[in-house]
Amino acid sequence: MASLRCLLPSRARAKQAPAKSNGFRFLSTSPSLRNIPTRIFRDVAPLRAYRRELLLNKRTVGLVPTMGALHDGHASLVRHAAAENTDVLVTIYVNPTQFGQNEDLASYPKTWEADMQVLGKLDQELASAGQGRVTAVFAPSTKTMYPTLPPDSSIPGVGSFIEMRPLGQLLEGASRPVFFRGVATVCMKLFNICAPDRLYFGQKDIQQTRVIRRMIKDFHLDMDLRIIPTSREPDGLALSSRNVYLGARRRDVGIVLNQALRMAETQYLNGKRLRNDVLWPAFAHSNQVLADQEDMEPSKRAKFQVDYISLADPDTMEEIDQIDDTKGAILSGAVKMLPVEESQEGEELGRLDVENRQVPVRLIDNIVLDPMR
Ligand SMILES: Nc1ncnc2c1ncn2[C@@H]1O[C@H](COP(=O)(O)OP(=O)(O)OP(=O)(O)O)[C@@H](O)[C@H]1O
Ligand SMILES: CC(C)(CO)[C@@H](O)C(=O)[O-]
Ligand code: BAL
Repeated sequence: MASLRCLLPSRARAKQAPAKSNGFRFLSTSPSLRNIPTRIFRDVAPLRAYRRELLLNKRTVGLVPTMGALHDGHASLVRHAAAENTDVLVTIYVNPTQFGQNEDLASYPKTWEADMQVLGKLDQELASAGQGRVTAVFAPSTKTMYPTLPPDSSIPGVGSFIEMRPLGQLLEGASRPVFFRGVATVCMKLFNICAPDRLYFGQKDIQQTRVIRRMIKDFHLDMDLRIIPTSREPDGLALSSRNVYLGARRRDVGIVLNQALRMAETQYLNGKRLRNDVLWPAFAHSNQVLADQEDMEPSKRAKFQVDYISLADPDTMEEIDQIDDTKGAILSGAVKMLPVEESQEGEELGRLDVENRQVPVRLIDNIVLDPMR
């Protein structure tokens, strides 16, 4: 593990707890605000011992599972967790089994030191507010998470997996066939290891929240799920760890998905209930934006592919023909922002992959249409 000492001001460093003790380390911040260091766990046994101690002391644990590259969306989950638990446990693990073999596992952003700084600052804020604290980070190795066989991302997949069918095969699951199998499997492992009282997941990944909700019900997990609203840029773009790969040109056009969903939402708010009546402006808008881009010079445009725009049942995520006023619905979509053509000298292209190529970026978003009665 990279040393955390370099993250600390020298005064804090002097008061830093021993670098390693019983399989965990400490993330130190300003000593005046902290009396409990955030412990960084790599292994299961010390984390379990720590969890047992919390239980004996009648403390409550809010779990925030992440893949790192932390942004304000993650911070919002942590703040919600701190508002109703004494201890917030953040997990940071880029789970290989949820990435298909042709997906962006290799280029997924890994920003460990920046993440520790984000959590340190956030914890100081929580300390000042007298709320629950980020008392532990669990950042396991892949050998720890997959102790028997190496993680397998192929569709037949050897190993031990959890699956929700057909829920996990729809929408995101149709485009990323191993995605929800990987998510459900790693989450089951994390839940078993961390034994949280409450879980904090972002609405941005709405189908993931439905998969977790189903897992809690079908496997009788003793924990409550909280779904936290999507944090957005001022223009509406949902924050996402992958946004760092967009660059300026694709960033500007990438708002198309949110705009399209908002147009469909307006139809619902104006009384439309039939699928086509709700969705047509969303398709018309995305087609128009794409046509406009295609008419532009290659050196100026940013092309994209719409994967889906969906109107679905709020629990099953199955497509619906008409919205039931007592249930509402979920509007969701995904677009793939393609690498820009003829990039210009000095153009801001976003982060490139290890081979200096632009990464295609999948953007997802959704709007929950609340029941009307
Ligand atoms: N903009 C956001 N607002 C609220 N929660 C979010 C937001 N973005 C991510 N989350 C939530 O944070 C948790 C961890 O997500 P993750 O680490 O995959 O980040 P991410 O930004 O979704 O990354 P990416 O979309 O690039 O995979 C998930 O519960 C996810 O829904
Ligand atoms: C829930 C999760 C941490 C599982 O790897 C991931 O899918 C994510 O970050 O949303
Ligand atoms: N936030 C979802 C994780 C993924 O796209 O792999």
